Amino acid sequence: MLSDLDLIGTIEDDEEVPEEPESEEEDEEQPIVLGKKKQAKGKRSEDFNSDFVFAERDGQGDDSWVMDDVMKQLKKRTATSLDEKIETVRKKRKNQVKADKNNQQTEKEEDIKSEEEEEEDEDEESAEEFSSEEETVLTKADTLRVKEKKKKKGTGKSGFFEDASHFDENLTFQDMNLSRPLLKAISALSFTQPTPIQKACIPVGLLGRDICACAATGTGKTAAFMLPVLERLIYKPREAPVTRVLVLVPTRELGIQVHTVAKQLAQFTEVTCCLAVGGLDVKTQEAALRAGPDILIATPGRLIDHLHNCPSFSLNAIEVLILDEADRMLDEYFEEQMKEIIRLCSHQRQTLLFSATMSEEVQDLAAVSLRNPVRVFVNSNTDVAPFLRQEFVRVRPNREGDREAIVCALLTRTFQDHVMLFTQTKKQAHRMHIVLGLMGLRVGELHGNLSQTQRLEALRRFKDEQIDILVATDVAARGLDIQGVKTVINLTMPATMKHYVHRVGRTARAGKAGRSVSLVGEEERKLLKDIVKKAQAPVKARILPLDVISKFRDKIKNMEKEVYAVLQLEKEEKEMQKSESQISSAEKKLHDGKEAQGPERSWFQTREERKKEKLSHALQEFDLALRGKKKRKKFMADAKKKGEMTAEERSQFEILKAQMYAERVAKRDRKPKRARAMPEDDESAAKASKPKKQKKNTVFDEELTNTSRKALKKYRAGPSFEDRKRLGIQQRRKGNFKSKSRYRRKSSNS
Ligand SMILES: Nc1ncnc2c1ncn2[C@@H]1O[C@H](COP(=O)(O)OP(=O)(O)OP(=O)(O)O)[C@@H](O)[C@H]1O
Repeated sequence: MLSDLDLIGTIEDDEEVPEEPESEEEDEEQPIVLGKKKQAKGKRSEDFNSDFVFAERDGQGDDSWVMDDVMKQLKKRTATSLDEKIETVRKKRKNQVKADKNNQQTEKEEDIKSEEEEEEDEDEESAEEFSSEEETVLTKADTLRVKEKKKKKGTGKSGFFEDASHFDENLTFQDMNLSRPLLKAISALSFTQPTPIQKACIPVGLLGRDICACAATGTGKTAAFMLPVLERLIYKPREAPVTRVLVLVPTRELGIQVHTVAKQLAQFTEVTCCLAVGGLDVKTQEAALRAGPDILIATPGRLIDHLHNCPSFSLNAIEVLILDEADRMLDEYFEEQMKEIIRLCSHQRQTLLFSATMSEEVQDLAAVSLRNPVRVFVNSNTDVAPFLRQEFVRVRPNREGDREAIVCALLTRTFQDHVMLFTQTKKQAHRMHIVLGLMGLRVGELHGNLSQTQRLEALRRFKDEQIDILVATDVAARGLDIQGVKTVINLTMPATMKHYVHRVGRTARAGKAGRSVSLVGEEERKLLKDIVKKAQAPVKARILPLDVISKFRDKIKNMEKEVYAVLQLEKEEKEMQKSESQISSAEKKLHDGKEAQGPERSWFQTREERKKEKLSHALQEFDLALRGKKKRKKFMADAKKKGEMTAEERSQFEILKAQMYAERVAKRDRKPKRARAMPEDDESAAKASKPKKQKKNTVFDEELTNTSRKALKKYRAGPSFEDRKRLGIQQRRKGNFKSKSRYRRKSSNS
């Protein structure tokens, strides 16, 4: 039956569940292969040169997190942290339980146990209750059948990129003609051998060629672009204090990380680096930019802000432009900003474009913004890290509400530390932080609803092992290199394969092993099939005993009041802070007078334009998701009416969000491709010969000037059905029938 449904095979409920080994020893068991026969061990590392070894990284030590100056720029923390609030609520619960126990004990006249003992009992309760059984990693062949499609030979892309994906396997850093200070830094970082992407890219980068590169997550892309750039800066020292290299990154955290790597690699040189990302102090950054640092690492938004507000700073002298995680920057709302930046950069530049995943759009961007680029695809577009073990937990159709319980079971029983848990929404990430915190786990959260201080603080605590679990949205999925992440858990499957690759890429980095566990419901099966199809190593199915899930489900249910209490505490604190800040800003206005405040900062779009752009993106996304899908509309309306969602609705909402995004991406992919600015491209040549298109009319122009029959009819038709309903106009205008048959029906009725 499973094969008919194309599901991951799992042991049936009524079947005997095999004895469980400890999770670490699972490898000794026969692995369950999803859709593929188990491959020989040697084969899996084929595309990751089997001889390649990642060295010990003691050279990097603790100072890889060189964030002191970054943290200095941040504002003070809020009054009480979420963890303190969770602790307050937990303490209340403990006292309550203690009081209840004491009462029972006096009633039954039992011996009174010591307080210490009681506390221990309380803390260990969950462990004792749930540790007896272990979840299962399947030990029989799985039935998911993936129809093997014939691989298309030659993607066509190679037609316009010179390909340099093959590299000299024996190349060493010493063979690359790098300067002494760089070789010294490389050995200080304990990099003994270049990784495949470094072997392929560094020689090409040193030639000054444009590169479009793709390699799996955690394989050292940062050094692959940074080393040739540094070599160029050393070889050709600057004549004036100007910025010569610009690295664009999609997220603030990634910016901080790239900045750290750049500083480490440049530590024995004179090269200077500067970081300009959102959330950090603008004035400090402006001062640093005025000094003309050699390398600038920036997020698009903050960079544009500086370009418009810091008169002495420009991109005229940029010799190398690097677009890291370029596909992410084209997603979301970065597209216009990125194009603006590329336009402002000097035309005589070298451009390097890097990502672990490439989209059609990126290749289009490469075609128009890179000159005779060399294509370096060490891994295919959707390859996961070479030493990643991928696992999936099936969520049964009527058990969507169990997701939180499954995750809690996994985190309390099997994967207890160095775990990143990904959610689709910020709200869910926050909730999971509270739920897991109330269960006594050491958790932090990372998403866009937090201040920059809170985001960095969460990362720091995770890195310093002060917390075991980091709950995050996709903001943490890209590029973050957090050492020692053992497991990535997906509460729901991400929107696209690309997002999946990046999320699971937070583990199994730099040649280390890692594991991903993703919860897959009915609606997410398609993505699972794709993952299984693309997987190089066996993919496994994990099942949890049903009674364990139900125990955790009850536990969460009983905890809802406490979750609410924590949220309430937060709300109260927020309101207090709001009124306090209102008072202080009123006071400040009274003292300083309005003129004391500096002029408003300008931006390449007006505030209104930016708002409109965001809104239209959001509307498009929503529109698309709802089109022909009444079910979703109803769901959204129901969820709103009820106010608070149930566990089932919460997970449905998460999946819905992912689907909406995936549909938007799919729609964009279906759009006709842009003309490629390559000389050999016939299509673009034909287009170039066409007369230039006139400036596009605005909607306003169109409405006033369009005299076609259809348009006139449209504007004559009066209010829409929705508006009629809203305004209480029940009747359609007489004679306005959609079809003849309807007219006939109407007249025969009357
Ligand atoms: N030659 C090398 N030898 C040993 N370790 C290396 C080498 N090059 C890079 N590393 C280490 O590998 C890790 C991953 O590097 P990096 O963050 O550049 O990967 P990435 O390919 O950019 O990943 P992502 O796609 O997730 O951004 C880092 O911790 C880095 O220090």
